[in-house]
Amino acid sequence: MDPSPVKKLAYKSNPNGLDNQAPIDLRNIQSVPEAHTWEKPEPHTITMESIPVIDITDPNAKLLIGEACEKWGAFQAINHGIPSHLFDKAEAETFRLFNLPHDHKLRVLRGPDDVLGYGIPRIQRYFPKFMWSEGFTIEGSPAQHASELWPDQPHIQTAFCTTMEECQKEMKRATESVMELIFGALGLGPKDEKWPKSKMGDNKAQALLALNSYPMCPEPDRAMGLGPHTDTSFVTVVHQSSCTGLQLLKEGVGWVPVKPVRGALVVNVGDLLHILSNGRFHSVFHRAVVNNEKHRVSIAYVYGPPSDVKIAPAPTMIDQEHPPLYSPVTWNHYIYAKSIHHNNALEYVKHRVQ
Ligand SMILES: C=C1C[C@]23C[C@H]1CC[C@H]2[C@@]12CCC[C@@](C)(C(=O)O1)[C@H]2[C@@H]3C(=O)O
Ligand SMILES: O=C(O)CCC(=O)C(=O)O
Ligand SMILES: [Fe+2]
Repeated sequence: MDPSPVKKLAYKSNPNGLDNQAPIDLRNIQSVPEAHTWEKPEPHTITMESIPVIDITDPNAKLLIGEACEKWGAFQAINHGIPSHLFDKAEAETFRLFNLPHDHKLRVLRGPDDVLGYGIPRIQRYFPKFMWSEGFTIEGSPAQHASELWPDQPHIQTAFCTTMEECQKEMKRATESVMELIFGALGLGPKDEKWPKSKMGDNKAQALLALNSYPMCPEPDRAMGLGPHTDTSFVTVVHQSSCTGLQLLKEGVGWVPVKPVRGALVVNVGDLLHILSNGRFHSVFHRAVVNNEKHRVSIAYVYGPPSDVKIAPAPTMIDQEHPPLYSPVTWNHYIYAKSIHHNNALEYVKHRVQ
């Protein structure tokens, strides 16, 4: 098999020395260490507002999704067809992994330029303080890593791999249905020559399964699970389980918690979809906060184009009043730009009239 294009995604390494460091063992810590202390993160906002919950089989789904992506940059998808027992299983396997002794997890630590395996969040490099989280990234079969994590337990290796592969297969199917509705909302149809999917081919989208773990924190107000960021993908589809923690930044409102809805998948608009929609869909700032009651995990499916396909504002989004806001950019190049320009990366790919 070809080496994965995802593994080749470009990063500029180590500008502040905070990436490529092994997570510390966050369990059984009595107080938040200095390097993990965030200065009073703003509290979430008490509001009745919340991102819409959309039945993706509803005849109006395309319309509702378009509105949600404009207004919020996120929504919760229900009726996506993934049985909840699969997420129960995937969550149990995720806990099994993160509950391993710390030194076992370090056996599958990501290298400085690796995307797959165990480590601190990729976006750690944008922040001055460490986050209260650890992650494990999968693409396809995690068999190699599973054999290092559970060397003498083939049954566990099999259970872990089967579940994670099944989870990717189902997430791919559900995400592609959602993407079809999103493309529809942008006026892009299957017959449209310029639809990126036609360039992407049928199965060439790139996707990763990212398992996120936020251990219980003795002083949750002084720590941050995942700092405020936008995703670089088209969409990131998150299963956040019954434990809250995910919050979205709503302009003029503040940090709004995403209520857990059993079985729902949170769909976050990423930067590349913002570019494709010529700025119409909002790539939403979000973060994950921690708590002192429960170890929280989430399962995110990061979905985007092949790393070398140029993404540009869709022709359907451009007219006299709406000139193209961005120049064509590949996922790979965009990630590289983001590792240098951080949250100004979109500004950096702005279209400039020659
Ligand atoms: C292809 C991608 C997309 C990445 C970076 C790279 C590999 C892992 C992805 C995530 C997964 C976890 C959250 C995130 C914010 C992170 O830190 O790593 C994501 C990030 C992004 O959406 O930019
Ligand atoms: O844990 C969460 O709910 C958020 C995860 C997230 O933002 C991501 O994986 O990009
Ligand atoms: Fe995210």
